[in-house]
Amino acid sequence: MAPVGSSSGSPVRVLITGAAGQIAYSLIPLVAKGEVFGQQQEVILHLLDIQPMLGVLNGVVMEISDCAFPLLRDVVATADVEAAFKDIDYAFLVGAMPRREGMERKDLLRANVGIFKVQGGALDKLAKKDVKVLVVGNPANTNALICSKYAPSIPKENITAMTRLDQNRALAQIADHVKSQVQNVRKLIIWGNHSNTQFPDARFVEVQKDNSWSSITKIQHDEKFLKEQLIPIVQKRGAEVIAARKLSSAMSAAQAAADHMRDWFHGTKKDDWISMAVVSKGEYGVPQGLVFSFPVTVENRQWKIVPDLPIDDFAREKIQITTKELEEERQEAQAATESQ
Ligand SMILES: NC(=O)C1=CN([C@@H]2O[C@H](COP(=O)(O)OP(=O)(O)OC[C@H]3O[C@@H](n4cnc5c(N)ncnc54)[C@H](O)[C@@H]3O)[C@@H](O)[C@H]2O)C=CC1
Ligand SMILES: O=C([O-])CC(=O)C(=O)O
Repeated sequence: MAPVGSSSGSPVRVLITGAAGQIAYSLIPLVAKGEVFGQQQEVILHLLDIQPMLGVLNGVVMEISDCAFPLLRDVVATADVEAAFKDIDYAFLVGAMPRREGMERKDLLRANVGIFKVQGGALDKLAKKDVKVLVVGNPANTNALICSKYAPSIPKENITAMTRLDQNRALAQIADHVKSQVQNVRKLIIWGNHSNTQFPDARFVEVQKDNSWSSITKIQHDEKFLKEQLIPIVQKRGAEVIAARKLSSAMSAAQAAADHMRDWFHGTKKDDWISMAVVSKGEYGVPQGLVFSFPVTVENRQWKIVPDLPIDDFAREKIQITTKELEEERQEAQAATESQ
């Protein structure tokens, strides 16, 4: 495999499922180049796809070798779930059917939830007990909930789902609107489901100008943009990309997956937060056990939900809508997995 680079400590084993697919094609180099676990951390990639895709996966493995990534210690490319999940430290669960034009993400539930039942069982049996998992495959929140249900020996806090793409989309839209750059915008929240009921909440957003941060409400008096335009743009962005590409987002999804795991590994920036879909313990009135996107800070690889943010009537209504959808998905997913 690729040459061994100079690094400290032992390599981490990182599983990427759906490894022959389009998101993985953009994600693998980010992980292998040190963009997620840092420039000092060697990695061993575990790449899982299904048997009929092994030929394609073999081509991906050839390209990985040809990239000569210095931090890449080894590659395990397989269709065998046991080999893929053995002793892993981190998992990107990407492998699942993507939606096509005209579908909602929850339409994938029946097709995909069985994958996450099996992979939850594999995590339980084979992964390190402190494995950290990011579910990307849609419907991501509910797939993560099912995965966790079938992995009872893995802490529920360690199984998360991705709403970072929605966060990145919203930050980019706001930066564009205020004629700045994304690094000058912070504290956007995605509440709820990675679906068109999510609530991109810009009430606490701060914008940096001349080295000082101030509330967006001081800079941007256009409440119409924040309340009426930004929310549907972000809610529908995935569908818009599908309509244009005839394929769902991949480059941006891979970047968001890398951002999520990097911040979980290295921690969040001072005076900022990120959105991660994590298990609810009843915070902000969200029913226990739902995998719900909240604002979180991360320290020592533990996330913590930002407490005590004021919830006004507008926000409460939006949070209730996305909560209701997640409760319905939970019911449907539980019925589907029990009958499988
Ligand atoms: N949470 C998020 O923000 C986003 C989620 N997604 C979702 O990510 C998933 C993957 O998307 P793409 O990479 O574009 O799809 P893709 O179709 O290009 O690749 C999926 C890969 O998963 C493989 N796969 C299917 N069943 C598997 C299993 N049981 N084990 C391992 N691999 C398996 C397929 O063979 C295929 O190679 C989709 O469900 C998509 O909707 C996509 C974009 C953003
Ligand atoms: O929209 C889709 O189906 C893919 C996805 O999750 C996104 O782009 O956010």
